[in-house]
Amino acid sequence: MNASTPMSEAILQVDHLSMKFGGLVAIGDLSFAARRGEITALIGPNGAGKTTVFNCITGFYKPSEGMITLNRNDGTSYLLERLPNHEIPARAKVARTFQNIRLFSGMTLLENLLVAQHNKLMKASGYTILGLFGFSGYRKASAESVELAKHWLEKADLVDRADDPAGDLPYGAQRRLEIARAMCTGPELLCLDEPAAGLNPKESAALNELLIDIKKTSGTSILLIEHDMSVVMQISDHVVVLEYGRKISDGSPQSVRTDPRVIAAYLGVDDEEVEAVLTEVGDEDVIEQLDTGPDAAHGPGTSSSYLAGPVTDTVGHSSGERVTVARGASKAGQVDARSLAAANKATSLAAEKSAPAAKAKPAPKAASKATTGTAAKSTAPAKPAAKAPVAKAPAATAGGISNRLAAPRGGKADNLTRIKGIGTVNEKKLNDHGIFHFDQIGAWKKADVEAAEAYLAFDGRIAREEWVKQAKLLGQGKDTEFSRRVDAGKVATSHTSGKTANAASGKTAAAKPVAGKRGGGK
Ligand SMILES: Nc1ncnc2c1ncn2[C@@H]1O[C@H](COP(=O)(O)OP(=O)(O)OP(=O)(O)O)[C@@H](O)[C@H]1O
Repeated sequence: MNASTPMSEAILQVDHLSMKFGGLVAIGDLSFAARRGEITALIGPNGAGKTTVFNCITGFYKPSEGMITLNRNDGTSYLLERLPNHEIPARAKVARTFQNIRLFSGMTLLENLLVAQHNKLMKASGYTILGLFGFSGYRKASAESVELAKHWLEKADLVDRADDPAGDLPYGAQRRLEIARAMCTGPELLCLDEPAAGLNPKESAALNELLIDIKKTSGTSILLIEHDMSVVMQISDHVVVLEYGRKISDGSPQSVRTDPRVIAAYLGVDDEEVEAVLTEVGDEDVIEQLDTGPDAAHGPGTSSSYLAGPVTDTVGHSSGERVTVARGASKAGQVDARSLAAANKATSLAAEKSAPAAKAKPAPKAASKATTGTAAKSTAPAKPAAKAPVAKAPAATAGGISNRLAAPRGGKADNLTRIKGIGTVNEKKLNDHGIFHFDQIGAWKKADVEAAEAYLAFDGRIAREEWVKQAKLLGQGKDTEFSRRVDAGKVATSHTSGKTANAASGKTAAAKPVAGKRGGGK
């Protein structure tokens, strides 16, 4: 049990949860708490394990290991992993919605909300026909159900459409109806799986309003999976971040959004996404930090994620089995590794100087302050001290790329952001080091890839994202699915975004086929 959150405060306590599918560890030793009366967001890149956590909480999956405790408002507690899944809503008072909308589209809105109260009505009927028609208890329960349905239709701003078929509603309204339906079951914990997916900004704002209203007026706590950062940042009290099924950060929205592990892992899925999200949250400091590498003061020790243990390239289980993910796949792990390298370097520099060295810090706080219990501290880094040693080191090795050019051929560089994985920041870095054309990247050998990765501080990423393969195709004048999106102006942070003309895309129609053999990409 997580000692930092007293039982009474936590409506949900997840302890050492693991879920394996064959050899795949979807969740590895995950612990976190959702506090009563709060909105807790569970975020992370695709495949991080968020929905699997929901499926364990709501009984769809029985976890391989771990404990999930639901502490009801009346003081009773349930171990959800032990309850049959149909008892979880009724006894533990947990309701959920799904990524895909699951309404009865032919039924009216009101009917959808009444169906949700079916159990209560059947109980009031005494499970007999006679009961349905004769018992005053049933009539009372039935009237109450209609009242409750109306109440939630009003809250969801849908009461005017109570008699319309649910399938006729616009998408955003259907999402709110699902939430209203879940609320009609009287949950104490409401689990929402990507409620903002596919919503336009107006619908998203209406959703935010509904969720804040639920939090303030109903006594229901909310656990939310969400990719829409504007929703997460605006309404969450607490954010838990997963990467490869491991917790990498846990704290306030503010602390999590400035945690380099999160930036690297979640926001940093692709450069273009990093920039888009950081621009969205308007944090120029963080953008700058991303360009120069992580800040040692933001290391894992200053985040409560450290409580979960470091993210490694393997996930261990009590059976002794360890499942390996691709080396360097954990971007949060890369941040840790770089922080550690920076710490070591700082330590050895300090030792070399051997002077009293008032300025040489022995090691970043990360190494010693492991259990702060809150990531909020990481929002006030000692920037100047932290940045210097961290990111600059790899830059020197960019010279190892064999086919650099002094200038783009014909004075015009290709649009390298048409390669998935290269955003404008990295395109500039590549240009700065003499890489301007697809065929240059397409001809990279293993050593070139390694040199480029060292320079860009991308451990294994170039191979994983198959830059060489993509570059070869693009160099031959062919398209990739991603380059088509760039050309259509659909990739927010490509410098062609918003333009639709191929002319703006830097396509090299006349590019010669690449002569070299396959490069370093695996
Ligand atoms: N029933 C299953 N059988 C096998 N593998 C599964 C199953 N459910 C999930 N997984 C795997 O577990 C990992 C975590 O998946 P999960 O759906 O929980 O991630 P997620 O964070 O919710 O992703 P997304 O944001 O894309 O919905 C993935 O690698 C997924 O392929």
